[in-house]
Amino acid sequence: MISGGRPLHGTVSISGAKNSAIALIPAAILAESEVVLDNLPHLSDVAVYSVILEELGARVSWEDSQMKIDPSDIKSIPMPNGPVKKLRASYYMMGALLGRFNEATIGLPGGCNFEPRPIDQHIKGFEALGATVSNEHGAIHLHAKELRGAKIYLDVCSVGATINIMLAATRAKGLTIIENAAKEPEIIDVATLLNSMGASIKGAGTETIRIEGVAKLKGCRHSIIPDRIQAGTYMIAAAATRGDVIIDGVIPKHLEALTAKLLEMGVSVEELDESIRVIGAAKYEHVDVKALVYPGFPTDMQSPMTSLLTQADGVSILSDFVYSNRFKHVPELVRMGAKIRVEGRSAVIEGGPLNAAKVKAADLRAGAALVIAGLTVDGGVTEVSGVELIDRGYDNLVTNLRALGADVWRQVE
Ligand SMILES: CC(=O)N[C@H]1[C@@H](OP(=O)(O)OP(=O)(O)OC[C@H]2O[C@@H](n3ccc(=O)[nH]c3=O)[C@H](O)[C@@H]2O)O[C@H](CO)[C@@H](O)[C@@H]1O
Ligand SMILES: C=C(OP(=O)(O)O)C(=O)O
Repeated sequence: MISGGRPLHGTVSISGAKNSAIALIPAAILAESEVVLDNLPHLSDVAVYSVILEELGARVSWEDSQMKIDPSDIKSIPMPNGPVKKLRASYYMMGALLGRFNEATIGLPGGCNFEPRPIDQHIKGFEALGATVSNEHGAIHLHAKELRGAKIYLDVCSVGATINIMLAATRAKGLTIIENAAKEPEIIDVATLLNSMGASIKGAGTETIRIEGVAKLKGCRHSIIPDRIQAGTYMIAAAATRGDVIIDGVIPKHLEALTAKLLEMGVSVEELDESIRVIGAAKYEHVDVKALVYPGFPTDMQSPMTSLLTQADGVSILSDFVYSNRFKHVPELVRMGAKIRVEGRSAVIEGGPLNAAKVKAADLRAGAALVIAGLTVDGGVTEVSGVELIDRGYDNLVTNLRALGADVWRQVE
């Protein structure tokens, strides 16, 4: 529930990144001793992942923002159903179990299904490494006598496929080269963890990643990078409410595409070493935004950005070149009085005030977009349902917004 119309003021600290955490946790099962992850975010996806690992026989303890994973007794048991169906990133169990046991059976992933999200490039990579892959009643079964390094060209620049192939290849025999690899910061984070475990991975963060297989991996300690999508969401919320917020504990370089768009709109953005200050203005210029792979504007910030662009003068065009149909937030924003129409892979947004309404989050970032929209509304209470989807990716969203002065609460805790 949101009683909006109050500018956000103060400082918010950003937790570790969801899209790193849910790749680093499965990566830990490749080790033969304890892996300690620091700066872990409190998210439902992370909680689900700890259950998956426990079901496989790992010892997992999670206190505050630290998770300890001892995978010494882990086994590759088939997981066709259950928790793997609850999140998208359960596909990393395929690469991790294949890398450790040459075998895995994992149900097709869940997560935010704003449109069909194929995993053909993951499968292509596993097959190139020597695995046979079959789909048995909705679960993917992978098996290899031995994994061997290979050269793999990704037809689409996929974050998940890049990381999954890295996971499977770290213990394969010989050299694996991934061409047209995705370059997101979370990929570098996973490579950093794997290298600390004893892997030999070079080029993460560029379009060519080289992985020289090693026989064994050991435990280590690793601190997760800050969540650039949570950070960006608070930047957008600060601008949308015309507030003044310091977003602390971030890597400003990871947010450059958003910062550039905010500056173009007339928002004041100051980059410091590990924080960003966003100061809103009374009027904003319309801008065009294209969501692209990193270092382009992130698709995961596209929905929150739609809400901000309803506050700009004139017509903005926001196109998503990663997911052509990621617009489930649009009909809900229209319910709040927004003038938006979807044309192909673009939303055409005409600025204007929003009204309070009852709306439903269809996915994680659509939920964040609706919360931001509600924060801009002066008068009435906006009710957002489906908030459990927001818990997938925002650590303490309500508490943080309240600390920034927002009048936001959860009806059922
Ligand atoms: C857990 C996680 O990290 N999720 C992120 C990851 O999702 P995810 O890893 O699933 O997204 P990808 O980078 O793989 O998808 C990018 C594009 O490639 C297509 N594709 C992908 C794989 C494949 O085998 N075949 C194929 O056609 C997808 O449909 C999409 O159009 O990156 C997305 C794009 O930045 C983000 O929105 C998600 O938050
Ligand atoms: C789409 C997202 O997540 P996932 O890939 O985990 O569904 C997201 O974080 O916006």
